[in-house]
Amino acid sequence: MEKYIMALDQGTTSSRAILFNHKGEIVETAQREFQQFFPKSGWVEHDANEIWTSITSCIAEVLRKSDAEPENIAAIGITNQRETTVVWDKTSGKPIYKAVVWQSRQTQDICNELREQGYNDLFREKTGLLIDPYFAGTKVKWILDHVEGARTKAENGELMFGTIDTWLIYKLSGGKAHVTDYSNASRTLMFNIHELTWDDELLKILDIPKSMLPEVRDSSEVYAETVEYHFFGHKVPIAGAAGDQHAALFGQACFDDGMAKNTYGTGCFVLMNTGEKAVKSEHGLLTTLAWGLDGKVEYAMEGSIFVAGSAIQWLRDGLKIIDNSPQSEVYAKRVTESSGVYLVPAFVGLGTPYWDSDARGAMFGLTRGTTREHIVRATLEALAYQTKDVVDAMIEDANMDLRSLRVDGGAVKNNFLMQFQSDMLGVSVERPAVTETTALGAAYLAGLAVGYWESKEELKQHWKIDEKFEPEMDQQQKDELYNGWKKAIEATQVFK
Ligand SMILES: Nc1ncnc2c1ncn2[C@@H]1O[C@H](COP(=O)(O)OP(=O)(O)O)[C@@H](O)[C@H]1O
Ligand SMILES: O=P(O)(O)OC[C@H](O)CO
Repeated sequence: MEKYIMALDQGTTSSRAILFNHKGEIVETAQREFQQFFPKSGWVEHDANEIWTSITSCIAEVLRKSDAEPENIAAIGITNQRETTVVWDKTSGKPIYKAVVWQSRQTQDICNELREQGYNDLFREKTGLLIDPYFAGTKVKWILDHVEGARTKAENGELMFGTIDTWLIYKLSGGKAHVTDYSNASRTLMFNIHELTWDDELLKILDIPKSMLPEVRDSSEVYAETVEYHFFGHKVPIAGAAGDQHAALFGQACFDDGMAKNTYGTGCFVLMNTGEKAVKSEHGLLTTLAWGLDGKVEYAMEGSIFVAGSAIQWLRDGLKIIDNSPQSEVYAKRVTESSGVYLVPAFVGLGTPYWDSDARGAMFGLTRGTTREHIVRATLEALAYQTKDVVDAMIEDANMDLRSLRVDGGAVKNNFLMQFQSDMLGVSVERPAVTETTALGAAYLAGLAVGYWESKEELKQHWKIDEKFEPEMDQQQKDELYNGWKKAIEATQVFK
Protein backbone atom coordinates (compact mmCIF):
# COMPACT_ATOMS: atom_id res chain seq x y z
CA MET A 1 0.00 0.00 0.00
CA GLU A 2 1.26 3.47 -0.94
CA LYS A 3 2.38 5.73 1.90
CA TYR A 4 1.33 9.35 2.31
CA ILE A 5 2.32 12.43 4.26
CA MET A 6 -0.43 14.19 6.18
CA ALA A 7 -0.23 17.98 6.40
CA LEU A 8 -2.24 19.76 9.06
CA ASP A 9 -2.78 23.36 7.96
CA GLN A 10 -4.24 25.40 10.78
CA GLY A 11 -5.22 28.77 9.17
CA THR A 12 -6.96 31.88 10.45
CA THR A 13 -10.40 30.93 9.23
CA SER A 14 -10.23 27.17 8.82
CA SER A 15 -8.28 24.00 9.61
CA ARG A 16 -7.37 21.46 6.98
CA ALA A 17 -5.89 17.97 6.83
CA ILE A 18 -4.41 17.10 3.45
CA LEU A 19 -2.84 13.85 2.29
CA PHE A 20 0.00 14.15 -0.22
CA ASN A 21 1.52 11.36 -2.27
CA HIS A 22 5.11 10.89 -3.32
CA LYS A 23 4.72 13.19 -6.34
CA GLY A 24 3.53 16.02 -4.05
CA GLU A 25 -0.03 15.66 -5.36
CA ILE A 26 -3.11 16.08 -3.21
CA VAL A 27 -4.81 12.73 -2.57
CA GLU A 28 -7.55 13.84 -0.19
CA THR A 29 -8.52 16.87 1.88
CA ALA A 30 -10.81 17.72 4.78
CA GLN A 31 -11.60 21.20 6.01
CA ARG A 32 -13.44 22.75 8.98
CA GLU A 33 -14.21 26.39 9.64
CA PHE A 34 -14.34 27.58 13.23
CA GLN A 35 -15.71 30.54 15.11
CA GLN A 36 -14.11 33.98 15.06
CA PHE A 37 -14.60 36.09 18.20
CA PHE A 38 -14.50 39.89 17.98
CA PRO A 39 -15.01 40.87 21.66
CA LYS A 40 -14.09 44.55 21.12
CA SER A 41 -13.23 46.82 18.22
CA GLY A 42 -9.99 45.59 16.64
CA TRP A 43 -9.77 42.44 18.82
CA VAL A 44 -9.78 38.98 17.23
CA GLU A 45 -9.76 35.77 19.24
CA HIS A 46 -10.16 32.01 18.68
CA ASP A 47 -11.02 29.17 21.01
CA ALA A 48 -7.88 27.00 21.17
CA ASN A 49 -9.97 23.96 22.13
CA GLU A 50 -12.19 24.44 19.10
CA ILE A 51 -9.08 24.72 16.93
CA TRP A 52 -7.93 21.40 18.35
CA THR A 53 -11.27 19.67 17.76
CA SER A 54 -11.42 21.09 14.21
CA ILE A 55 -8.05 19.44 13.59
CA THR A 56 -9.06 16.06 15.03
CA SER A 57 -12.25 16.10 12.93
CA CYS A 58 -10.21 16.86 9.82
CA ILE A 59 -7.82 13.99 10.59
CA ALA A 60 -10.70 11.57 11.02
CA GLU A 61 -12.47 12.78 7.89
CA VAL A 62 -9.44 12.71 5.61
CA LEU A 63 -8.67 9.15 6.68
CA ARG A 64 -12.28 8.11 6.20
CA LYS A 65 -12.57 9.67 2.74
CA SER A 66 -9.29 8.26 1.43
CA ASP A 67 -8.28 4.62 1.18
CA ALA A 68 -5.39 5.31 3.58
CA GLU A 69 -5.13 3.40 6.84
CA PRO A 70 -3.39 5.16 9.74
CA GLU A 71 -0.33 2.94 9.19
CA ASN A 72 -0.05 4.36 5.64
CA ILE A 73 0.77 7.81 7.04
CA ALA A 74 4.56 8.09 6.98
CA ALA A 75 4.61 11.36 8.92
CA ILE A 76 2.66 14.45 9.89
CA GLY A 77 3.73 18.01 9.06
CA ILE A 78 2.18 20.99 10.79
CA THR A 79 1.74 24.51 9.50
CA ASN A 80 -0.12 27.28 11.22
CA GLN A 81 -1.42 30.80 11.32
CA ARG A 82 1.54 32.49 12.95
CA GLU A 83 1.82 34.78 16.02
CA THR A 84 -1.55 33.61 17.37
CA THR A 85 -0.89 33.03 21.03
CA VAL A 86 -2.09 30.31 23.39
CA VAL A 87 -1.25 30.10 27.10
CA TRP A 88 -2.26 26.97 28.95
CA ASP A 89 -1.97 25.32 32.34
CA LYS A 90 0.85 22.79 32.56
CA THR A 91 -1.08 20.43 34.83
CA SER A 92 -4.55 20.46 33.30
CA GLY A 93 -3.47 21.22 29.71
CA LYS A 94 -6.34 23.73 29.53
CA PRO A 95 -5.93 27.18 27.94
CA ILE A 96 -6.30 29.97 30.50
CA TYR A 97 -7.62 32.45 27.91
CA LYS A 98 -8.78 32.45 24.30
CA ALA A 99 -6.11 32.29 21.60
CA VAL A 100 -5.21 35.90 20.82
CA VAL A 101 -5.08 36.06 17.03
CA TRP A 102 -2.30 37.69 15.00
CA GLN A 103 -4.73 40.32 13.69
CA SER A 104 -5.82 41.39 17.17
CA ARG A 105 -4.96 44.90 18.30
CA GLN A 106 -5.58 44.46 22.05
CA THR A 107 -1.95 45.03 22.96
CA GLN A 108 -1.82 48.46 21.34
CA ASP A 109 -1.23 50.22 24.69
CA ILE A 110 1.57 47.84 25.66
CA CYS A 111 3.21 48.49 22.28
CA ASN A 112 2.85 52.27 22.58
CA GLU A 113 4.48 52.16 26.00
CA LEU A 114 7.39 50.02 24.78
CA ARG A 115 7.93 52.36 21.85
CA GLU A 116 7.80 55.42 24.10
CA GLN A 117 10.44 53.78 26.29
CA GLY A 118 12.64 53.72 23.18
CA TYR A 119 12.86 49.95 22.72
CA ASN A 120 11.98 49.75 19.03
CA ASP A 121 15.56 49.59 17.71
CA LEU A 122 16.54 46.95 20.25
CA PHE A 123 13.66 44.66 19.28
CA ARG A 124 14.27 45.35 15.60
CA GLU A 125 17.96 44.54 15.85
CA LYS A 126 17.51 41.31 17.78
CA THR A 127 14.28 39.88 16.39
CA GLY A 128 14.06 41.36 12.86
CA LEU A 129 10.53 42.54 13.78
CA LEU A 130 9.20 45.78 15.18
CA ILE A 131 7.02 46.58 18.13
CA ASP A 132 3.46 45.95 16.93
CA PRO A 133 0.45 44.11 18.38
CA TYR A 134 0.83 41.65 15.47
CA PHE A 135 3.60 39.64 17.16
CA ALA A 136 3.19 37.12 19.97
CA GLY A 137 5.35 38.71 22.71
CA THR A 138 2.99 41.48 23.77
CA LYS A 139 0.03 39.08 23.51
CA VAL A 140 1.65 36.77 26.10
CA LYS A 141 2.30 39.76 28.35
CA TRP A 142 -1.32 40.89 27.93
CA ILE A 143 -2.65 37.47 28.98
CA LEU A 144 -0.38 37.38 32.03
CA ASP A 145 -1.46 40.93 32.95
CA HIS A 146 -5.19 40.37 32.44
CA VAL A 147 -6.05 36.83 33.54
CA GLU A 148 -6.42 36.62 37.28
CA GLY A 149 -3.59 34.72 38.95
CA ALA A 150 -1.79 34.10 35.65
CA ARG A 151 1.37 36.01 36.43
CA THR A 152 1.97 34.19 39.72
CA LYS A 153 1.33 30.85 38.04
CA ALA A 154 3.73 31.76 35.21
CA GLU A 155 6.42 32.74 37.70
CA ASN A 156 5.93 29.40 39.46
CA GLY A 157 6.49 27.56 36.17
CA GLU A 158 2.86 26.39 35.95
CA LEU A 159 1.98 27.86 32.55
CA MET A 160 3.02 27.08 29.01
CA PHE A 161 3.07 29.38 25.99
CA GLY A 162 2.82 28.27 22.42
CA THR A 163 1.97 29.44 18.96
CA ILE A 164 -0.55 27.17 17.23
CA ASP A 165 2.12 24.69 15.99
CA THR A 166 3.25 24.21 19.59
CA TRP A 167 -0.32 23.82 20.84
CA LEU A 168 -1.10 21.17 18.22
CA ILE A 169 2.12 19.21 18.74
CA TYR A 170 1.46 19.30 22.50
CA LYS A 171 -2.08 17.97 21.99
CA LEU A 172 -1.15 15.38 19.34
CA SER A 173 1.65 14.03 21.50
CA GLY A 174 -0.63 13.75 24.54
CA GLY A 175 1.23 16.58 26.32
CA LYS A 176 4.68 15.05 25.86
CA ALA A 177 6.28 17.68 23.62
CA HIS A 178 6.53 21.42 24.22
CA VAL A 179 8.38 22.52 21.09
CA THR A 180 8.27 25.01 18.24
CA ASP A 181 10.38 25.49 15.11
CA TYR A 182 12.69 28.36 14.15
CA SER A 183 10.18 29.99 11.79
CA ASN A 184 7.46 30.25 14.43
CA ALA A 185 9.91 31.31 17.15
CA SER A 186 11.03 34.16 14.89
CA ARG A 187 7.52 35.68 15.04
CA THR A 188 7.34 36.07 18.80
CA LEU A 189 9.39 39.24 19.48
CA MET A 190 11.25 37.16 22.06
CA PHE A 191 13.65 35.17 19.87
CA ASN A 192 17.07 36.43 18.84
CA ILE A 193 17.29 35.51 15.15
CA HIS A 194 21.06 35.97 15.01
CA GLU A 195 22.04 34.03 18.15
CA LEU A 196 19.12 31.58 17.73
CA THR A 197 18.10 31.73 21.39
CA TRP A 198 15.25 33.12 23.47
CA ASP A 199 16.55 36.55 24.42
CA ASP A 200 16.87 37.20 28.16
CA GLU A 201 16.99 40.98 27.79
CA LEU A 202 13.79 41.09 25.73
CA LEU A 203 12.04 38.65 28.05
CA LYS A 204 12.89 40.90 30.98
CA ILE A 205 11.47 43.96 29.19
CA LEU A 206 8.28 42.05 28.34
CA ASP A 207 8.17 40.51 31.81
CA ILE A 208 7.72 36.96 30.52
CA PRO A 209 9.26 34.01 32.41
CA LYS A 210 11.47 31.85 30.22
CA SER A 211 10.05 28.68 31.78
CA MET A 212 6.85 29.19 29.73
CA LEU A 213 8.61 29.01 26.40
CA PRO A 214 8.89 25.96 24.16
CA GLU A 215 12.11 24.38 23.01
CA VAL A 216 13.09 25.65 19.54
CA ARG A 217 13.92 22.97 16.97
CA ASP A 218 14.54 22.56 13.25
CA SER A 219 11.51 22.80 10.96
CA SER A 220 12.17 19.28 9.70
CA GLU A 221 12.78 16.68 12.39
CA VAL A 222 10.79 14.22 14.47
CA TYR A 223 9.51 16.07 17.56
CA ALA A 224 7.27 13.34 18.95
CA GLU A 225 4.83 10.61 17.99
CA THR A 226 1.08 10.96 18.09
CA VAL A 227 -0.66 9.27 20.97
CA GLU A 228 -2.37 6.17 19.68
CA TYR A 229 -5.97 7.22 20.21
CA HIS A 230 -5.78 10.06 17.65
CA PHE A 231 -4.83 7.67 14.88
CA PHE A 232 -6.94 4.72 15.81
CA GLY A 233 -4.30 2.69 17.50
CA HIS A 234 -1.30 3.85 15.56
CA LYS A 235 1.64 6.12 16.40
CA VAL A 236 2.68 8.53 13.66
CA PRO A 237 5.81 10.69 13.77
CA ILE A 238 5.19 14.44 13.93
CA ALA A 239 8.14 15.35 11.78
CA GLY A 240 7.84 18.93 10.51
CA ALA A 241 6.51 22.32 11.51
CA ALA A 242 6.66 25.81 10.06
CA GLY A 243 4.62 28.99 10.12
CA ASP A 244 2.22 28.99 7.18
CA GLN A 245 4.02 31.68 5.17
CA HIS A 246 7.38 29.99 5.57
CA ALA A 247 5.85 26.64 4.67
CA ALA A 248 4.37 28.25 1.53
CA LEU A 249 7.82 29.56 0.57
CA PHE A 250 9.11 26.00 0.97
CA GLY A 251 6.13 24.46 -0.84
CA GLN A 252 6.69 26.87 -3.75
CA ALA A 253 10.25 25.49 -3.94
CA CYS A 254 11.67 29.00 -3.41
CA PHE A 255 14.89 27.45 -2.17
CA ASP A 256 17.31 29.91 -3.80
CA ASP A 257 18.34 33.38 -2.79
CA GLY A 258 16.05 36.01 -4.38
CA MET A 259 13.07 33.71 -5.04
CA ALA A 260 9.77 35.10 -3.76
CA LYS A 261 6.15 34.13 -3.27
CA ASN A 262 2.95 35.87 -2.27
CA THR A 263 0.13 34.07 -0.46
CA TYR A 264 -3.35 35.56 -0.85
CA GLY A 265 -5.32 34.26 2.14
CA THR A 266 -6.97 36.21 4.96
CA GLY A 267 -3.98 38.54 4.64
CA CYS A 268 -1.25 38.66 1.99
CA PHE A 269 2.29 37.72 2.84
CA VAL A 270 5.20 38.25 0.47
CA LEU A 271 8.35 36.36 1.42
CA MET A 272 11.70 36.41 -0.34
CA ASN A 273 14.39 33.86 0.42
CA THR A 274 17.65 35.61 1.37
CA GLY A 275 19.60 32.43 2.16
CA GLU A 276 22.22 32.75 4.89
CA LYS A 277 21.89 36.55 5.04
CA ALA A 278 19.61 38.30 7.52
CA VAL A 279 18.90 41.40 5.40
CA LYS A 280 18.03 44.47 7.45
CA SER A 281 15.25 46.46 5.87
CA GLU A 282 15.17 50.23 5.47
CA HIS A 283 11.56 50.12 4.25
CA GLY A 284 9.53 48.44 6.97
CA LEU A 285 9.99 44.85 5.86
CA LEU A 286 10.53 42.16 8.46
CA THR A 287 13.58 39.94 8.71
CA THR A 288 12.53 36.45 9.62
CA LEU A 289 13.85 32.92 9.84
CA ALA A 290 12.65 31.03 6.77
CA TRP A 291 13.23 27.59 8.33
CA GLY A 292 15.77 25.41 10.09
CA LEU A 293 16.87 22.41 8.09
CA ASP A 294 19.74 19.95 8.54
CA GLY A 295 21.02 21.93 11.52
CA LYS A 296 21.22 25.23 9.58
CA VAL A 297 18.84 28.17 9.36
CA GLU A 298 17.98 30.31 6.35
CA TYR A 299 16.49 33.79 6.39
CA ALA A 300 13.74 35.58 4.50
CA MET A 301 12.44 39.12 4.10
CA GLU A 302 8.75 39.55 4.59
CA GLY A 303 6.05 42.06 3.80
CA SER A 304 2.88 41.47 5.83
CA ILE A 305 -0.48 42.77 4.62
CA PHE A 306 -3.12 42.28 7.29
CA VAL A 307 -6.29 42.41 5.21
CA ALA A 308 -6.57 40.78 1.78
CA GLY A 309 -9.02 37.89 1.30
CA SER A 310 -10.80 39.06 4.45
CA ALA A 311 -11.77 42.22 2.53
CA ILE A 312 -13.56 39.93 0.07
CA GLN A 313 -15.26 38.24 3.02
CA TRP A 314 -16.31 41.71 4.19
CA LEU A 315 -17.94 42.37 0.80
CA ARG A 316 -19.83 39.12 1.32
CA ASP A 317 -20.68 39.20 5.04
CA GLY A 318 -20.45 42.89 5.94
CA LEU A 319 -21.70 44.80 2.90
CA LYS A 320 -23.53 41.74 1.52
CA ILE A 321 -22.90 42.87 -2.06
CA ILE A 322 -21.60 39.49 -3.22
CA ASP A 323 -22.88 36.01 -2.32
CA ASN A 324 -19.51 34.27 -2.40
CA SER A 325 -15.83 35.06 -3.00
CA PRO A 326 -15.63 33.82 -6.63
CA GLN A 327 -18.45 36.21 -7.53
CA SER A 328 -16.04 39.09 -6.90
CA GLU A 329 -14.35 38.22 -10.19
CA VAL A 330 -17.63 38.23 -12.09
CA TYR A 331 -18.57 41.70 -10.81
CA ALA A 332 -15.06 43.13 -11.25
CA LYS A 333 -15.05 42.11 -14.91
CA ARG A 334 -18.43 43.71 -15.60
CA VAL A 335 -16.76 47.14 -15.57
CA THR A 336 -13.64 48.11 -17.47
CA GLU A 337 -12.22 50.17 -14.61
CA SER A 338 -13.00 51.09 -11.02
CA SER A 339 -13.61 54.69 -12.23
CA GLY A 340 -11.54 56.42 -9.60
CA VAL A 341 -12.85 54.37 -6.65
CA TYR A 342 -10.19 53.23 -4.16
CA LEU A 343 -10.76 51.06 -1.12
CA VAL A 344 -8.04 51.04 1.54
CA PRO A 345 -8.84 47.97 3.67
CA ALA A 346 -6.97 49.13 6.78
CA PHE A 347 -9.55 47.37 8.96
CA VAL A 348 -6.96 46.42 11.60
CA GLY A 349 -4.38 49.08 10.76
CA LEU A 350 -1.70 48.89 8.08
CA GLY A 351 1.28 46.51 8.02
CA THR A 352 4.28 46.69 5.68
CA PRO A 353 5.54 49.24 4.70
CA TYR A 354 3.38 51.69 6.71
CA TRP A 355 3.10 50.05 10.14
CA ASP A 356 0.25 52.25 11.25
CA SER A 357 -1.88 50.38 13.75
CA ASP A 358 -4.26 53.34 14.28
CA ALA A 359 -5.30 53.62 10.62
CA ARG A 360 -8.76 52.30 9.74
CA GLY A 361 -10.40 51.47 6.41
CA ALA A 362 -11.54 54.12 3.94
CA MET A 363 -13.13 54.46 0.52
CA PHE A 364 -12.41 57.29 -1.90
CA GLY A 365 -13.60 58.63 -5.23
CA LEU A 366 -17.32 57.86 -4.90
CA THR A 367 -19.73 59.53 -7.32
CA ARG A 368 -23.43 59.19 -8.05
CA GLY A 369 -22.36 56.76 -10.76
CA THR A 370 -20.50 54.40 -8.43
CA THR A 371 -21.92 50.87 -8.47
CA ARG A 372 -21.40 47.64 -6.61
CA GLU A 373 -19.16 46.54 -9.49
CA HIS A 374 -16.77 49.46 -8.95
CA ILE A 375 -16.54 48.79 -5.22
CA VAL A 376 -15.90 45.07 -5.74
CA ARG A 377 -13.28 45.80 -8.38
CA ALA A 378 -11.60 48.44 -6.18
CA THR A 379 -11.43 45.91 -3.33
CA LEU A 380 -9.66 43.33 -5.48
CA GLU A 381 -7.36 46.01 -6.85
CA ALA A 382 -6.44 46.96 -3.28
CA LEU A 383 -4.91 43.49 -2.79
CA ALA A 384 -2.68 44.08 -5.80
CA TYR A 385 -1.74 47.65 -4.79
CA GLN A 386 -0.81 46.53 -1.28
CA THR A 387 1.34 43.79 -2.78
CA LYS A 388 3.05 46.32 -5.05
CA ASP A 389 3.83 48.53 -2.02
CA VAL A 390 5.59 45.56 -0.43
CA VAL A 391 7.37 44.30 -3.54
CA ASP A 392 8.72 47.79 -4.35
CA ALA A 393 10.12 48.00 -0.81
CA MET A 394 11.65 44.55 -1.17
CA ILE A 395 13.34 45.38 -4.46
CA GLU A 396 14.94 48.45 -2.89
CA ASP A 397 16.07 46.63 0.23
CA ALA A 398 17.44 43.59 -1.54
CA ASN A 399 18.88 45.79 -4.32
CA MET A 400 17.77 43.37 -6.99
CA ASP A 401 15.02 43.01 -9.58
CA LEU A 402 12.19 40.55 -9.23
CA ARG A 403 11.77 38.45 -12.35
CA SER A 404 8.54 36.73 -11.39
CA LEU A 405 6.26 36.18 -8.43
CA ARG A 406 4.98 32.76 -7.44
CA VAL A 407 1.51 32.97 -5.94
CA ASP A 408 -0.78 30.78 -3.84
CA GLY A 409 -3.61 30.95 -1.29
CA GLY A 410 -7.40 30.97 -1.62
CA ALA A 411 -7.73 34.17 -3.67
CA VAL A 412 -5.37 33.18 -6.51
CA LYS A 413 -8.26 31.43 -8.23
CA ASN A 414 -9.36 34.94 -9.14
CA ASN A 415 -7.99 35.50 -12.65
CA PHE A 416 -8.91 39.19 -12.67
CA LEU A 417 -6.81 39.71 -9.55
CA MET A 418 -3.87 37.76 -10.94
CA GLN A 419 -3.86 39.72 -14.22
CA PHE A 420 -4.16 43.06 -12.41
CA GLN A 421 -1.33 42.00 -10.09
CA SER A 422 0.94 41.22 -13.01
CA ASP A 423 0.02 44.57 -14.60
CA MET A 424 0.84 46.47 -11.43
CA LEU A 425 4.15 44.71 -10.77
CA GLY A 426 5.22 44.58 -14.40
CA VAL A 427 6.48 40.99 -13.95
CA SER A 428 4.94 37.60 -14.60
CA VAL A 429 2.75 36.11 -11.90
CA GLU A 430 3.04 32.34 -11.75
CA ARG A 431 0.24 30.23 -10.34
CA PRO A 432 1.30 26.64 -9.67
CA ALA A 433 -0.84 23.57 -10.28
CA VAL A 434 -0.94 22.85 -6.53
CA THR A 435 -2.01 26.07 -4.82
CA GLU A 436 -2.17 24.41 -1.40
CA THR A 437 1.52 25.22 -1.13
CA THR A 438 1.33 25.96 2.58
CA ALA A 439 0.24 22.42 3.33
CA LEU A 440 2.63 21.08 0.70
CA GLY A 441 5.55 22.88 2.36
CA ALA A 442 4.66 21.32 5.72
CA ALA A 443 4.39 17.90 4.06
CA TYR A 444 7.79 18.39 2.40
CA LEU A 445 9.43 19.33 5.72
CA ALA A 446 7.96 16.27 7.44
CA GLY A 447 8.70 13.99 4.48
CA LEU A 448 12.34 15.05 4.34
CA ALA A 449 12.74 14.28 8.05
CA VAL A 450 11.59 10.66 7.68
CA GLY A 451 13.28 9.96 4.33
CA TYR A 452 10.01 9.92 2.35
CA TRP A 453 11.73 12.44 0.06
CA GLU A 454 15.48 12.60 -0.32
CA SER A 455 16.37 16.22 -1.02
CA LYS A 456 15.21 19.68 -2.00
CA GLU A 457 16.43 18.94 -5.53
CA GLU A 458 13.88 16.15 -5.76
CA LEU A 459 11.13 18.49 -4.50
CA LYS A 460 11.98 21.17 -7.07
CA GLN A 461 10.93 18.74 -9.81
CA HIS A 462 7.38 18.63 -8.42
CA TRP A 463 6.69 22.34 -8.99
CA LYS A 464 4.44 22.68 -12.05
CA ILE A 465 2.80 25.78 -13.44
CA ASP A 466 -0.96 26.07 -13.88
CA GLU A 467 -1.07 29.53 -15.43
CA LYS A 468 1.32 32.40 -16.02
CA PHE A 469 -0.08 35.97 -16.12
CA GLU A 470 2.02 38.45 -18.11
CA PRO A 471 1.84 42.26 -17.79
CA GLU A 472 -0.40 43.87 -20.41
CA MET A 473 -1.15 47.36 -19.12
CA ASP A 474 0.71 50.35 -20.55
CA GLN A 475 3.04 52.28 -18.25
CA GLN A 476 1.02 55.50 -18.21
CA GLN A 477 -2.20 53.83 -17.12
CA LYS A 478 -0.35 51.82 -14.51
CA ASP A 479 1.32 54.95 -13.07
CA GLU A 480 -1.97 56.85 -12.96
CA LEU A 481 -3.75 54.04 -11.13
CA TYR A 482 -0.95 53.47 -8.64
CA ASN A 483 -0.52 57.20 -7.94
CA GLY A 484 -4.20 57.30 -7.06
CA TRP A 485 -3.64 54.45 -4.58
CA LYS A 486 -0.74 56.29 -2.95
CA LYS A 487 -2.96 59.35 -2.46
CA ALA A 488 -5.68 57.18 -0.94
CA ILE A 489 -3.19 55.64 1.50
CA GLU A 490 -1.92 59.06 2.52
CA ALA A 491 -5.43 60.35 3.12
CA THR A 492 -6.30 57.23 5.16
CA GLN A 493 -3.35 57.83 7.44
CA VAL A 494 -4.34 61.46 8.00
CA PHE A 495 -7.91 60.58 9.02
CA LYS A 496 -7.77 58.78 12.37
N1 LIG B 1 -12.23 33.56 -6.15
C1 LIG B 1 -11.85 34.33 -5.14
N2 LIG B 1 -11.64 35.66 -5.31
C2 LIG B 1 -11.22 36.44 -4.31
N3 LIG B 1 -10.97 35.98 -3.06
C3 LIG B 1 -11.17 34.68 -2.82
C4 LIG B 1 -11.61 33.79 -3.84
N4 LIG B 1 -11.69 32.53 -3.29
C5 LIG B 1 -11.32 32.67 -1.99
N5 LIG B 1 -11.01 33.95 -1.70
C6 LIG B 1 -10.56 34.49 -0.40
O1 LIG B 1 -9.45 33.72 0.04
C7 LIG B 1 -9.49 33.60 1.47
C8 LIG B 1 -9.31 32.15 1.84
O2 LIG B 1 -8.03 31.76 1.52
P1 LIG B 1 -7.21 30.75 2.44
O3 LIG B 1 -5.86 30.62 1.78
O4 LIG B 1 -8.03 29.54 2.65
O5 LIG B 1 -7.14 31.63 3.77
P2 LIG B 1 -6.60 31.37 5.27
O6 LIG B 1 -5.50 30.34 5.18
O7 LIG B 1 -6.09 32.73 5.66
O8 LIG B 1 -7.75 30.94 6.14
C9 LIG B 1 -10.81 34.13 1.94
O9 LIG B 1 -10.58 35.36 2.60
C10 LIG B 1 -11.63 34.34 0.66
O10 LIG B 1 -12.43 35.49 0.73
O1 LIG C 1 -4.05 32.04 8.14
P1 LIG C 1 -3.40 32.83 7.07
O2 LIG C 1 -3.06 32.02 5.86
O3 LIG C 1 -4.10 34.09 6.73
O4 LIG C 1 -1.95 33.31 7.63
C1 LIG C 1 -1.83 34.09 8.75
C2 LIG C 1 -0.39 34.50 8.96
O5 LIG C 1 0.43 33.43 9.29
C3 LIG C 1 -0.29 35.57 10.00
O6 LIG C 1 1.03 35.99 10.16
